[in-house]
Amino acid sequence: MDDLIRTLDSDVEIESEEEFAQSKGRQKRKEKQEDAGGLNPEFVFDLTDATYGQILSEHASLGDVVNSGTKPQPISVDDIIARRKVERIPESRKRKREEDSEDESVSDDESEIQPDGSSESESQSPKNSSQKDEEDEIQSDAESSSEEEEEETEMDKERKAAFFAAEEEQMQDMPSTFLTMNLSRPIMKSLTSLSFHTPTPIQAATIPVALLGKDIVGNAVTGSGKTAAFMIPILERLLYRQKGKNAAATRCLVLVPTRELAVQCFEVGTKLAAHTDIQMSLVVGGLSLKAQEATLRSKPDLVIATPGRLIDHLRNSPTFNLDALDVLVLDEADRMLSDGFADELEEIVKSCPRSRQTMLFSATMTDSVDELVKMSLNKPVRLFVDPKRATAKGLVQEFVRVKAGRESERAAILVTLCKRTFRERVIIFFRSKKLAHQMRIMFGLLDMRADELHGDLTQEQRLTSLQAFRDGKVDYLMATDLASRGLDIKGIETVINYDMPGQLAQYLHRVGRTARAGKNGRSVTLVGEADRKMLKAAIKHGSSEDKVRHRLVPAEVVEKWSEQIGSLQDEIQIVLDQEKEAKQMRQAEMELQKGENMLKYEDEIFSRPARTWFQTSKEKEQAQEKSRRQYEAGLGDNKAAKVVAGKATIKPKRDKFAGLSRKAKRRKLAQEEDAQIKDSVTIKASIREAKKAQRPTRIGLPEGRKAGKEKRGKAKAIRKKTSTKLGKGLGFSKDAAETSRRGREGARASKTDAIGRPKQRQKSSKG
Ligand SMILES: Nc1ncnc2c1ncn2[C@@H]1O[C@H](COP(=O)(O)OP(=O)(O)OP(=O)(O)O)[C@@H](O)[C@H]1O
Repeated sequence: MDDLIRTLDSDVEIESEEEFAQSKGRQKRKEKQEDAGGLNPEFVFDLTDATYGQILSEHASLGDVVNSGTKPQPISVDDIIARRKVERIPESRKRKREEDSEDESVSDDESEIQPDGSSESESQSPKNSSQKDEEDEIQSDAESSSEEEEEETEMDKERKAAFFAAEEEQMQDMPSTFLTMNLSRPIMKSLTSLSFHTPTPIQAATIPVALLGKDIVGNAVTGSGKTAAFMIPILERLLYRQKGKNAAATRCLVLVPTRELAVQCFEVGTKLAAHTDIQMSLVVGGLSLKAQEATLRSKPDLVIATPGRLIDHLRNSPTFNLDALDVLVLDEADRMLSDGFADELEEIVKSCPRSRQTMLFSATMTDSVDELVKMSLNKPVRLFVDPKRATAKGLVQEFVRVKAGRESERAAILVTLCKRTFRERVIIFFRSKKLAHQMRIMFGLLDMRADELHGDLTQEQRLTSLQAFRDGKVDYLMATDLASRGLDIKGIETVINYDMPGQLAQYLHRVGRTARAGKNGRSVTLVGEADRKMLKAAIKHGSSEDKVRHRLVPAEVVEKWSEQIGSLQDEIQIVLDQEKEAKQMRQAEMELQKGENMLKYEDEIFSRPARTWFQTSKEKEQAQEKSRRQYEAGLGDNKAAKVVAGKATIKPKRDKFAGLSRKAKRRKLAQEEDAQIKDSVTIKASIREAKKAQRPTRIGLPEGRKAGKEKRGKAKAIRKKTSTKLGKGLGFSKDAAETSRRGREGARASKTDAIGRPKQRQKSSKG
């Protein structure tokens, strides 16, 4: 722990553009030489930088895929900022800016890079006592953090032993190459074209077990290739599905918490399945319902979805169901198991057959039995790769202290960091959407190229700004925790936490946007007095190999930026006002258009069947509120969070009949019953009928036998019989027919199945 905290004496602030470029070159060369941590350092995440661009450009009109609903059309804040800069900024302010920027170059000169690697200002002026105090305090945080180990009780251990597969079944003889995993030729071909030469540890551990059809709970640090770890076995198994006219069915489902992550996952799947005939579909909110309904009608083999939209389709798309599901994957599973998604997840799990294989993954995966029972797992294999390490090997974690009473300087500290040191490929996380938006405006006014990513944007805006950041069109992405999980953007060099997140998991995911796939990266977190506990936890969870540092930011530069930011407040407000006005205008135009459409197409609109909703908007709001409280309580992953969340929602419920006379009570009750009956009899019955008619042929059942039995009108009995006889392996016809290990792929694993030991595959089954 001694040298765990290093103050950034030797960590140079970069001065001129030339030096900046030179130092970048040096850093890149150094990165290449460094150990790549088991991954290929030369690897380029080849989603050809067009992940979102493709989605956006594939459709002639964004209206095809982007469902902006009643939200106003995007307003360009950049345009407003540019206008303000050109037209409104008074000359005097412009002059002041010029003076300030001169000052800035002076202060930059002061901290020139010295041959010994330290900056001149730092070497000239010995550290003052307050700086020394700061170092001591953070050092002591690092030391004390190691003392607070959480103990697992004996009872917890016993419960885990009973719940998970036996230890000896977990992670034995992991294959060291993809070749020894006996993957099919089309998958191998895709792996080669993606430059995936060697499996990452989580892939080596997961793929053989997943191919045996076992349930899995997987954990490995951010950026360690978990997506491919579940995607490869899914695709490999799907290659052996029953094919033919009546065999089409959705057999695999991947659930993720955010739309952007779903798009990314879909892209990874598409690349890996490039040489196969596997059909995939992306089902996320914000994209066109109609287009999704159309693709779901063709019963894609694999669906990648966010929960809300999936439920919408389950309820309202008559031909879509999950009756034939064989594999269910929850990516970012700890988030999906959290309170915010609880109801939606329950509804989805209810729609899946119990005999499915279930796989859960996250970099902050819980192995708490209480959390996992919801998923009705069957003796899951626990694959926790290097559980002691919570951050990537190449990550340097830096902390900047925000002293008590100087909270107002956060923005100035951020600008100082970005103007002096972190000039490109930086993602900056904020607690709130408002703050992220205002900072984006401020950066714009300070001539720094920035964009934003949060839930207040339309889906089109979200995808476009992510793409702009990927393409390097902007240097800074102002994001909320919407972007903290899973996003894999090539070359993010720095993650800045404007504020310390409330949960350790959130912190780990945020900083995990850099230092991915064996690369190096840096996180810089502004730590206030209230964040002490979280700082300790963050330090504790970085492994000893990770470098943890304390960054000092020159007070005089912060002060200068503070003044300048203060003088920009009016400008920011004007931009916000103009934006609001423009939005209101757009909204009014849209309302008008909506009214016109209603008049014009009234008959058509009212002839459509009413959609049913899983949650009313009030229930949805409540779920979001619950989630928000849990987040803000900062204790989402422990019991205390539930207490807090629980407290917040436990209000004395007002009886809906309170204050009504008996007669009024009876009338209200009767009205409610009527409404229910109307719903269930008309809508639900027709949906049930339609779904029944479309029910997929039970996979794996020999055609002749099935036809005969169906003729005898015992379809129900057949379903029961086949599901007990062949279990989930039915989805993969060849599996059911073969007696080799290969043949058991897709079948519910038996206790005696060996894990991780690659066995020889029969030649004939290849390909
Ligand atoms: N076998 C491999 N060889 C080289 N690179 C790989 C390999 N597997 C995955 N990668 C790359 O590693 C990067 C991170 O992968 P991925 O996004 O799946 O990580 P993750 O573990 O899911 O991260 P997170 O926890 O943040 O969601 C991607 O750019 C991916 O292309």
